[in-house]
Amino acid sequence: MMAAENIQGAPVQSAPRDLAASLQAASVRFGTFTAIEELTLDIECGSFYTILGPSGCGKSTMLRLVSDLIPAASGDVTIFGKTTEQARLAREFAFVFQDATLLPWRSALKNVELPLEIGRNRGIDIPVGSRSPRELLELVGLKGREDALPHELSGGMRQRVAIARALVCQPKLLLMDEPFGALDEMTRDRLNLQLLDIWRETGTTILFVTHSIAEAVFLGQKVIMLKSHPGRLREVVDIDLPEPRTIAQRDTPEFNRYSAYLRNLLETC
Ligand SMILES: Nc1ncnc2c1ncn2[C@@H]1O[C@H](COP(=O)(O)OP(=O)(O)OP(=O)(O)O)[C@@H](O)[C@H]1O
Repeated sequence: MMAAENIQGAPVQSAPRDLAASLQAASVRFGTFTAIEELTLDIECGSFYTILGPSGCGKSTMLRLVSDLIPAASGDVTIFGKTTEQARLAREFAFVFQDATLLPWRSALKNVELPLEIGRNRGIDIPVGSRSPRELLELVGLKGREDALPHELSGGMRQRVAIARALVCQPKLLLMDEPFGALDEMTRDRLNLQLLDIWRETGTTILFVTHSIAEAVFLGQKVIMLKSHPGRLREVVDIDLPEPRTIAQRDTPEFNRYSAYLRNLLETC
């Protein structure tokens, strides 16, 4: 690749960007089965990454590895330069699952407050967020529904509560495992747009697993394509679409070119 040049024509050294996560030849094994083999990948701070790959290739396993839910059998994983355990204890990241996993007897607000309560009860020093739980509910469009119980909310609303809860400790890294997979297309579109707003506003790095090529292209600045048997990195594809993204972009030739490229890539994974 050619070095960039400044206006006088002198070469410019581009500064290495800070890393939110770094995986160096990281492998995950379940017994004798290798789910992920020697995955090497740098995640730049502040970027939105989507993760695609065939079913069973290790997308969820990769997020669980990064979030210290499972250990690496070999290799190394660091989060903001810390071990995954140190990063977990420092509340550097938060997880949003496909199922909102709210406590059914607690209101929306009380669910969002839960991580703060747990932290206080354990005597953990929680980073003070710039937004209160109430403000976070407003950020995800649920102002006025603070007292609603989970069963009184729609699936999309419950997922938004889960996102507000994930943001309450001001994580620098948000790990999202198919958070909108169970929602209808219109709700998913709306939440995609809201998530992009939140990402821009908070500057959080996001790793987002999806099965949808359209969602991966729409949300991602970069798409991580994994391949299976065993799970390995196939390619990281830069998505160079104009910002901010709009739903109308999905009908553009550029968008379709990225989708077609990823579809072909997926077929070889
Ligand atoms: N706890 C476990 N014990 C044994 N094998 C596991 C375990 N968790 C995951 N696996 C295996 O590891 C592989 C990767 O699973 P993972 O859930 O990460 O795939 P995925 O890419 O997220 O799949 P999908 O797209 O279907 O959700 C699969 O073959 C799965 O069966």
